[in-house]
Amino acid sequence: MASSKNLSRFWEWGRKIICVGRNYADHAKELKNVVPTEPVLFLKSPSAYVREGAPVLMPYYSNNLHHEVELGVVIGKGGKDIAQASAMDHVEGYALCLDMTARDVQDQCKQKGLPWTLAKAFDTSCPVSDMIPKETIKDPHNVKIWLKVNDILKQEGSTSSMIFSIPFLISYISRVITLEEGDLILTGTPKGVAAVQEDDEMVAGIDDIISMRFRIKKQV
Ligand SMILES: CC(=O)CC(=O)C(=O)O
Ligand SMILES: [Mg+2]
Repeated sequence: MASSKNLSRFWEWGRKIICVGRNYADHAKELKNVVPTEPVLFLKSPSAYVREGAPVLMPYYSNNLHHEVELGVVIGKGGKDIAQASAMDHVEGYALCLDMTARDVQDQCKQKGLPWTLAKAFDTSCPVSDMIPKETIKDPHNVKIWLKVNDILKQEGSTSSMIFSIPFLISYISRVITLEEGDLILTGTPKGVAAVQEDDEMVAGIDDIISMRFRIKKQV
């Protein structure tokens, strides 16, 4: 590790949350989006982080909040123009993440050609687990990520289905945005995204390595 600070609490660093969209063909298709030939990137604010024990808030301006379960990659060593061959040296660990999305707002933004900030970057839009040490996940391209709402399985997909691999994404992103230690990359969601309602309980996991639960509440 490159730092004396404790990256195991990466969410306290206030660093960038860089999200990759449409990285699973099955999810791109379920939303009738074109399967991309280059990564689709967007950002979340560090105030999007929320931890188990606190609620995920439905923004006051949305009536269609969706869950998206994703594998997160925690950057341990920053860099610019990182080569794919050395990209994994920049990874400190992984995290289970949700990319909570105000889908109705995102649809309106798409129609108007506006950015997705209101749909994707609001406070509590990024529930995260503890950091999973890099050594615990031997092959990040072969784990199952899953999510249940009120005990009903909604999403289950293997990271082997990602269109763009983690080394490719780190290299691609670092050509555009300098990566810093404590940054988090969300690698996209598989199919099965759906709406949640007030008081629903979401439980998500990576295989049987880690799980986390969050309750939905309305923003007041
Ligand atoms: C259409 C989306 O919201 C893209 C996204 O976030 C994804 O994970 O895919
Ligand atoms: Mg997403």
